[in-house]
Amino acid sequence: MAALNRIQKIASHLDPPKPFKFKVALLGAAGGIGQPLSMLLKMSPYISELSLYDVANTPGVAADVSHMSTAARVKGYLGPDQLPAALAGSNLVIIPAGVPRKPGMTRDDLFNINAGIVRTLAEAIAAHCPNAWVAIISNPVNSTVPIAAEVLQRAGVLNPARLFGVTTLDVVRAEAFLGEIVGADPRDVSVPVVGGHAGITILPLLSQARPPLPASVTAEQRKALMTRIQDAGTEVVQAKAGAGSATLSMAYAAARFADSCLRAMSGEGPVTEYAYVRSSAVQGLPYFSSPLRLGRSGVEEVLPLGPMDALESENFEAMKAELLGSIKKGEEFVARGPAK
Ligand SMILES: NC(=O)c1ccc[n+]([C@@H]2O[C@H](COP(=O)([O-])OP(=O)(O)OC[C@H]3O[C@@H](n4cnc5c(N)ncnc54)[C@H](O)[C@@H]3O)[C@@H](O)[C@H]2O)c1
Ligand SMILES: O=C(O)C[C@H](O)C(=O)O
Repeated sequence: MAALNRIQKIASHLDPPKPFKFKVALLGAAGGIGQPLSMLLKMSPYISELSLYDVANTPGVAADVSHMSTAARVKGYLGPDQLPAALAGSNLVIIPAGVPRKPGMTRDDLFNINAGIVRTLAEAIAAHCPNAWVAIISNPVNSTVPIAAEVLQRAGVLNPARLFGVTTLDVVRAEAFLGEIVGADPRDVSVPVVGGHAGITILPLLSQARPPLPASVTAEQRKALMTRIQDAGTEVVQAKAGAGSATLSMAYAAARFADSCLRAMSGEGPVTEYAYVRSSAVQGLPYFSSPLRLGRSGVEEVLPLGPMDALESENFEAMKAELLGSIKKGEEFVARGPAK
């Protein structure tokens, strides 16, 4: 332990702690994603206050995480009556609240339950932290982000530069899978993944991968890799056999996305990150996951998608109708209003 303390002291001089200045609220903090994500966020040098909210079990999670010897102050909030306090003053709100898939389900099968959850949470954000950056993990992301946008718009507080669908896990998976194929450290691999976050709406741009795929990789292998990235969520759902969907890799991806947001928020940018946002990147699609330049105020620029090869162009065209349908489903859900 003494050796570890010595290392920590040396490290702290090498990299002096950042001024702790951001409040982050995690809604769904006691869930399969929420618990490991709470732990990872507690380790962030950018967070002064970590607000853990759920409708069940948050006192225990908050007590546990608060014992980590890192700087962020942790507070647990339980149930709707405590949601305003959980949100007040938040700079970043991360939402994994909602139910996950079971085998045989699509992400869209979660809509009837999760749409209402996201709508209610978005209403609270509009009321209690309207200037916060909002990062939505809850599926179906292709629809839940438009839901949140419509709610925030109706409240007169929508800032599209600060509303994100978290698609980072698709990028993380592409890096891991390509790293396996080329025998590289995945931390040295980059693969743009754009579009949405469901099946064929997930579009890995392997032709832009770094390092490039070796020439020895056949067209069939490229197609198989693209399909594996698109279906990776289902791969985990099936492997968990009814115990849910990706949680640990999602917590890792969400913590990476949160770090990008907080670095940009603190002025350390510009930061490049991929996320599903409201944009005009693709004609006819009001939301799309693109490379983004993030700065203090949120998205400062939606960056170009870059060139696509024939396979990617074909998939790009094939995904548009499904993605637009999911977007409209979310928008119409808010327009219809709560069930009478
Ligand atoms: N965007 C992605 O890449 C990605 C990856 C994995 C999972 N997901 C999605 O994330 C969501 C959560 O997955 P999970 O595995 O953590 O599920 P989970 O069931 O383990 O946890 C969900 C948590 O949300 C809480 N919750 C439910 N209703 C709530 C409300 N009204 N307010 C606050 N909290 C509420 C539950 O109490 C629970 O703690 C699912 O919709 C899943 O599909 C998205
Ligand atoms: O696949 C799921 O249902 C969860 C998530 O969207 C994922 O990609 O792992």
